Amino acid sequence: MAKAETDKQQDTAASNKSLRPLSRLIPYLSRYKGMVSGALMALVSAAVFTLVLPTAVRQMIDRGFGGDNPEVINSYFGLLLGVVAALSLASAIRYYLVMWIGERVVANVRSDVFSHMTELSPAFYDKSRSGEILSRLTADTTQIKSAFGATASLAMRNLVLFIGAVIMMLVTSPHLSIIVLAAIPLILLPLILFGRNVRQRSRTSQDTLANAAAYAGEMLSNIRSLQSFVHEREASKRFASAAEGAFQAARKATGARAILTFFAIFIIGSSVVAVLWIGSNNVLSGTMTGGELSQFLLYSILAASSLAGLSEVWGELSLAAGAAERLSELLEVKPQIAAPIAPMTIPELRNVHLSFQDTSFSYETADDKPVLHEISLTIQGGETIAIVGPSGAGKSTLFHLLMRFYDPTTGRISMNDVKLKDVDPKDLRQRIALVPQDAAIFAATIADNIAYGKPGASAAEIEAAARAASAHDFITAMTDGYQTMAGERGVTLSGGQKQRIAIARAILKDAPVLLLDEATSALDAESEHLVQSALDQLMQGRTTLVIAHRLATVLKADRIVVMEAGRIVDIGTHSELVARKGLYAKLAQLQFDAGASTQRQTAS
Ligand SMILES: Nc1ncnc2c1ncn2[C@@H]1O[C@H](COP(=O)(O)OP(=O)(O)OP(=O)(O)O)[C@@H](O)[C@H]1O
Repeated sequence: MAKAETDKQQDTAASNKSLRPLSRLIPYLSRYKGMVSGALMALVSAAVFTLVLPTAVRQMIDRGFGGDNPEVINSYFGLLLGVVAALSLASAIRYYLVMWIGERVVANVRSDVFSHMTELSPAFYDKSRSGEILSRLTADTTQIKSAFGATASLAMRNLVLFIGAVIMMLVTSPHLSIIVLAAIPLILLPLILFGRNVRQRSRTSQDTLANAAAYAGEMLSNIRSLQSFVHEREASKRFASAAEGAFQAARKATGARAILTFFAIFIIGSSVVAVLWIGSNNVLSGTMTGGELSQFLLYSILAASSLAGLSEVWGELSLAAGAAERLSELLEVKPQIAAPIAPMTIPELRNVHLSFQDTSFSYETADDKPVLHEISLTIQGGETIAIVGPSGAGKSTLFHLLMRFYDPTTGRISMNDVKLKDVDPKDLRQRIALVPQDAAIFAATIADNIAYGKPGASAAEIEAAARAASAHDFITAMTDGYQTMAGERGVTLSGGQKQRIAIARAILKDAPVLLLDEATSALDAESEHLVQSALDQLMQGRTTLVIAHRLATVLKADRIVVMEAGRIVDIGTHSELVARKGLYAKLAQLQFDAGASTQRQTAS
């Protein structure tokens, strides 16, 4: 399925030929029919008023300058002023409505793309760079905004003006019109050829930019590692070369547009010169009045400038089509883990039992190398299972499969005898509380960080959870207590404090299954004790799987599962496993020695 996703993305990228990707945005426009028709009306009225002006000029020259009546000139100027006022009003309304639509559409596109991104499975993020996705969310949507705002309105205005001006030219002087109209294919040809070229180049430029943004994001979020290895200069150099790449790509796109502009203006200008030339001869020979020639000339200038405007706008729209295409690619990626059409519900039991049956799994990114081999394990309701094993044995992967971040390649996993594949992943995840090794702390107040476990939790519930997680004291010791800002631009929490916040979150979530990834980092004795008592509290009455690093946890577990290289190599209690003198005995000796001696000291 994932492969199909990738192929689809490549196909879309290859069909780099038209403005078609912009049609993806039509549903967004159709939500605002009133505004769109208002904008169209303003647009057409402005064009009509513009087209009236040359007729007024003709009348003024032929009648007013004919000298019969100065009153006529006055009334024409009055009329002209009225037309100008109406034109200005229609243009202002058009500007407001069109910009409103642009901003509105982009705000909706942004929210939709973001909410789609939150639904995609971790497998997608294993293969993507978050910086690149962020760039799509910001740079590409901005591109679309300018297309839908100013550019689309210009395009429509120019189109309506062009058609109107051509009709009026034909009415004014059919034979002069033919000269001008003959030039149109000459203008359109380079327009179409270069438009395509500009579009491809602009896509390259945006891609390069997204790469540079991804690199910058990665470096800045790891600023401590970067500085500790004194990599500032290398990082700057690499970013500069990425930025240079983006500049070069943009330069090429701009170059193609500049050539396009040259051709458009040159051909249009030449045909205007030809019209002037032939028209002057016609006036001299008396087949045309001066007013008619002026009127025709104004129309042909209008037609020409709107066509030139169209060519510019075409370039802009091509840029936006590139952006829309990249966003559609993102929107077309289907979450690999989705709810089945008719999801089953897991029986609402406090006592949840879990089972793995012949479960094998491999990550897509790791050359399909199996990470778990035929795991079979049944966990009783309320049981505490400690999972131990060397690094890379597949312990965290077991958690990933239980949370259904990934589906097993073969075999099955079930909760209360319902296969995980048959339930809505959101429903499943509601039944599980995960306390990760390195809990995420968000840029929000401590209270909000805890309430992440149960959105809308009351202050009393938050405090009760914090107390149970032995976090209340350190929180109240902070200047603003529960209202202290944490995360970016806030206080930095220690490893032990973060863990207790994560435990408080899990307590609030109050899920029947608990997945606990114990921190390896040595906590000082006091916070270790606090974290441990918080965990004891949390584990009560829940089905618990702990990736165990502490002897205390292992000793408390009902059973210990020993994993090595993706397989379960042994299951038993501490004393059974030590007596078997297998991998566990070795691990216990190496890993828990320090802990064990502390325990012995405490005991004696
Ligand atoms: N997202 C991923 N994409 C590809 N391979 C992965 C991914 N996550 C883990 N792996 C690989 O899967 C194997 C098992 O990893 P896992 O994290 O489950 O091990 P672990 O027993 O939890 O290790 P540790 O104790 O070091 O956390 C490793 O070889 C690892 O490189």
